[in-house]
Parts: sequence; structure tokens; C-alpha cells
Amino acid sequence: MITLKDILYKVTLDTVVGSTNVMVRNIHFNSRSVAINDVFVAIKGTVVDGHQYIESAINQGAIAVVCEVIPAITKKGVTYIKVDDSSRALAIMASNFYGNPSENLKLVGVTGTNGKTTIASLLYQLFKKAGFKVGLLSTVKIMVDNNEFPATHTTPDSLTINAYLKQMNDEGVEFCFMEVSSHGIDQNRTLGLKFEGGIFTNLSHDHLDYHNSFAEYRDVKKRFFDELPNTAFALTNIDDKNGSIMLQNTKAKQYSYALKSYADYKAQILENQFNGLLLKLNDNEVWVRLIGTFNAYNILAIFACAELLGLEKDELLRLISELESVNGRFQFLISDEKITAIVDYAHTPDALQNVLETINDIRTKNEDLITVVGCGGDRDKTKRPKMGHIASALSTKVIFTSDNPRTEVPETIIDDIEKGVEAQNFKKTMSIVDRKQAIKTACQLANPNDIILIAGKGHETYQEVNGVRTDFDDFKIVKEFLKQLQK
Ligand SMILES: CC(=O)N[C@H]1[C@@H](OP(=O)(O)OP(=O)(O)OC[C@H]2O[C@@H](n3ccc(=O)[nH]c3=O)[C@H](O)[C@@H]2O)O[C@H](CO)[C@@H](O)[C@@H]1O[C@H](C)C(=O)N[C@@H](C)C(=O)N[C@H](CCC(=O)O)C(=O)O
Ligand SMILES: Nc1ncnc2c1ncn2[C@@H]1O[C@H](COP(=O)(O)OP(=O)(O)OP(=O)(O)O)[C@@H](O)[C@H]1O
Ligand SMILES: N[C@H](CCC[C@H](N)C(=O)O)C(=O)O
Ligand SMILES: [Mg+2]
Repeated sequence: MITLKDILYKVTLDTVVGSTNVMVRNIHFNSRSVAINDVFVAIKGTVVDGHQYIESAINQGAIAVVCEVIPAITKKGVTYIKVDDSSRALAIMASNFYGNPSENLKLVGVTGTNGKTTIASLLYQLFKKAGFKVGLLSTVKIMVDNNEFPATHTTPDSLTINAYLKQMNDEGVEFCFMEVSSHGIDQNRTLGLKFEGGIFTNLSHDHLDYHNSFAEYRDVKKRFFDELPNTAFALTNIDDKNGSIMLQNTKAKQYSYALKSYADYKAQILENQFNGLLLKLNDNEVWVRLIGTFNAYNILAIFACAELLGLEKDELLRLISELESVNGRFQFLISDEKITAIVDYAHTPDALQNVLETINDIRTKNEDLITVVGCGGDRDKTKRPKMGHIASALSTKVIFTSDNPRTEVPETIIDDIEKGVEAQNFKKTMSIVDRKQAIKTACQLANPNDIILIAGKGHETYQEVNGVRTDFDDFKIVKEFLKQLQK
């Protein structure tokens, strides 16, 4: 138990009705989770206004309420705190409640449209290999050193973040790498955390359903760097036209990385093949087992970040050459018959184009590129024809299939995708509703040296149909079929 006064340390209080010298058991922003002696923080959400649940939170035992508007009728014995912005207050309260755990480890945040999961996960891998106890908060999973927990968000809410950071403190974790999404920044989920460093990857059109404009999306990302302390480093991709904008107002020490421009950390691609990249990182040559130009950026960011965190260069280069691709992010295998299979999470037109262009940059005309792809049900329908167009224009053969149809009819989704295929590309395509059969067919169609891309599900381990999730793992399935074909 901790006093309300201690939880509110550094929160700017507008009005206080009642006492802050009360003992508090827990903090909640969802009234449904409130129990006796908890604090309820009322937040105006995107769907409803949490203020309308103040009464029900009190009925469930809330001893205090933090809100932007104190209700007209207050209850005796309950403390009401008015603040300017409840979600900001929540973030600071969350840190205080868990003993400011971000101050007891080195926390690095990765933000940008693409590459966050890849960079954060590879940094986790690298620091583990270097012998440290490490934490990870990512889209794919949460790691408290060796203990794995499922992730529900790319950047969880501030209470969840601090709860995991506290667990990391208890485990003696020294470094933690986390993804910082634009939703996370906008909703103050990372506010009040003490970051040792921040990394910017790149910015392209995304999440414009949530942010009103590209400029707003960019400015939200920039806020993360604006809020870094002067003890932190801010590492940015200067090849991206928004890379320097990110650092305009930061107090942190500024560092840049680039493949094309002048920068503190530079990389040159010496070889780009299906079994990896030969890179020159500043003046050091290193072979990495990751594919494609965008991974050269990711590796460079990792190299720079690890050096800024104090890893010794020679050891760092050796560890970089040992890194393995992240689950479902350009994860690849090469069969004994020399068929390359790539599993990637590309589930948007942009990402799909990116991945296909990367593969086409490496492959020669003699090798076929067979793409297996679908689109999720109950999700943005406008992306379907676009993905149909991109897949068929940039592959030799395409098999359209299902990707979590959810409550929709799978055949209808595939029809929508096929609407984007241009007449001259139709003969390259076929549709197989059953994703397992689609993958099997791709394996049967492939000749030695061909490439199979299975896009859309990446690390997911299920197929969701009508609310039911059954086990499904693209990588395991393709690996099994390619093995069977060898017999
Ligand atoms: C659009 C969005 O980001 N929503 C997030 C937001 O919820 P919200 O504002 O919609 O909440 P709301 O339903 O309006 O409710 C407002 C308040 O009333 C409370 N309430 C509500 C009902 C009730 O009975 N009692 C009660 O107290 C709610 O707990 C909440 O505090 O705040 C919640 C708590 O932090 C988040 O879980 C929730 O994430 C939803 C589930 C979500 O899908 N978010 C996605 C879009 C997201 O955050 N994605 C990013 C990036 C992904 C990427 O880069 O691809 C991520 O970081 O994961
Ligand atoms: N640096 C990069 N630049 C462009 N594309 C990338 C980069 N790194 C990875 N990708 C591609 O972008 C997609 C997303 O990669 P990743 O999961 O690492 O990004 P993310 O920022 O975590 O995305 P999300 O917002 O979905 O969590 C993948 O399809 C991957 O192949
Ligand atoms: N976070 C995204 C991921 C989509 C992945 C794709 N496999 C799908 O199910 O549509 C969503 O749930 O919309
Ligand atoms: Mg991610």
C-alpha cells in the first residue's frame, strides 16, 4: 500500500476535494477493474468518456478519483482530484506507484512507421548474447529477461508498462528496449518514463484513420524526441526526410545514421543476397543474416545504439553477425533444394510493395517469385484491390488466400483483392481459400532457386474464423512442406 499523496508526486493538481493522506491499493483507468481502496482515473477516450463511470467506480470501492471534471455531487470519504489532463496524470502516477522503475534500468524507445519490432527485438537478442539481463516491450511479445508474456499492444498503457518495468527491476534487468507507437505517444502511455535513448526509423503514411493528417502524425512522433532528457541520446535516420525534423527541439544528444547521406553512423551495402547482407558499418565489414536494404538501416541503427550504450566495437560486430531474423519479419529459410521461403508480416499495400521490391532487387530473372497473400476480414477494405494489384504486378505467380477472415466470407475478400489485378496479370494468379493448401501449392510450384513469399501473418500463430482462432503458423507450415517435397 502507498499513500495517494505519494502517487500524486509531480502531478500538477488543479483542485483537491478530500484528503490525499489515504492508503491506496491500486490504480485503474477502467471502472470495471476497480476494487476496494483503488484510485480510478477517468479518461476521455476515443469511444466513450471515462468520466461517466466515476459513480460505478466508487460503487465498486474506489477511494479516490482523478478526473478533469469533478462531478456535481461528490461522495463523502472519497477524494476527488481535478487535473488538466487525466492521461498525463495517469502516466506520472503509474511511474510513482511502481517506484519509478524506468530510472533503475537503461530504457531505449524505438519509434517510426516501420522497423520498430525488428530493431527492438534484435537489440534484445544482441544484449542477451552479450550476457546482460534484458527486457523487451514489442508488438510480438514482452520479455522480462527470459520470461515471455503475450503482447496486446505495440506500446501498452502506462500502468502495464510500469508494471513490467518493475518486474524487470526485480529480475535485475539492465537494459530494456521498447517500441513507441504514435498511439502510445498521443495517449501519453510513455510519458514520465526516463529514457536513455530514442531511435527514429522512418515515416510513411500510416494510421491516418487515427491521426487527422500526416503533419499531425509526424508531430506526434516528434513529441517523443521533444520529451527526451538531455542525458539521453536521440538517434535518427537522416536519409528519411523527416529524420532531422524529429530532432529539431530535442534536448538529447543528437546522432544520425544513413546509407545515402553524411551521418555519424554510415553503412554501405557491399553484397545483398538471399542468405544475408555484407555491410560496411563505418569502417568495419560485417556479414549479417538478414535480407534487404531496409534491414541494412535496421542493423545500422542497432550498431549505433549498442555503441552509444557502451558495447565494445569488436564484440558488437561479432554479435551483429550472429543475429537471427525476428519471428515473422522477413524470416527466411533455404531448403536443401535451394528454394527460399520468406515469411513476412506485410499486411498493408506499402509493406507488401516494400517487401516485393526488396526481393526483386536481389533475385535474378531466372528465379520465380511466388507470392501467397490475403487480406484480413473486418478490416480496411480499400487495401484489398491495392494489395491484389501490387502482388500480381511484382511477382511471377500469386496465390490469393485467406488471412484471418474473421466474420467475413473468405471468397468475398478474395474477390475484392482480385478486383485490383490488371488484365495482363490475371494469368499469373489463382485463388485457394485454404491457406495451408495455398502454401502447399506454392511449394509444389517452386523450382530450385525460386522464392516463395508468404505475406500478411508474420509471427501470428493462428487463423481467425468467426471468432475462433485455430493454430496456424506460416513459417512452420512452409518448412514442413518444403521438407516433405525433398523426400
Ligand atoms: C484507439 C485506441 O488507441 N484506443 C486505446 C484507448 O482506448 P479508448 O480511448 O478507445 O477507450 P474508450 O473505450 O473510449 O474508453 C475511455 C475510458 O473509459 C474507460 N471505461 C470504459 C468503459 C467502462 O465501462 N468503464 C470505463 O472506465 C476505459 O477504460 C477508458 O479509460 O486506450 C486503451 C487503454 O490504454 C487502449 O487499450 C485502446 O487501444 C485499443 C484497444 C487499440 O486497438 N489500439 C490500437 C489502435 C493501438 O493502440 N495501436 C498502437 C499501434 C499499432 C501499430 O503501430 O500498428 C499500439 O501501440 O498498439
Ligand atoms: N527499416 C525499415 N524500413 C522499411 N520497412 C521495414 C523496415 N524494417 C522492417 N520493415 C518491413 O516493414 C514491416 C514491419 O516491420 P516491423 O514489424 O519491424 O515494424 P513496426 O514498426 O514494428 O510495425 P508495427 O507498427 O506494425 O508494429 C515488415 O513487413 C518488414 O519487412
Ligand atoms: N494489427 C493489425 C494486424 C493485421 C494482420 C493481418 N494478419 C490481419 O489479421 O488482418 C490488425 O489487427 O488489423
Ligand atoms: Mg511493431
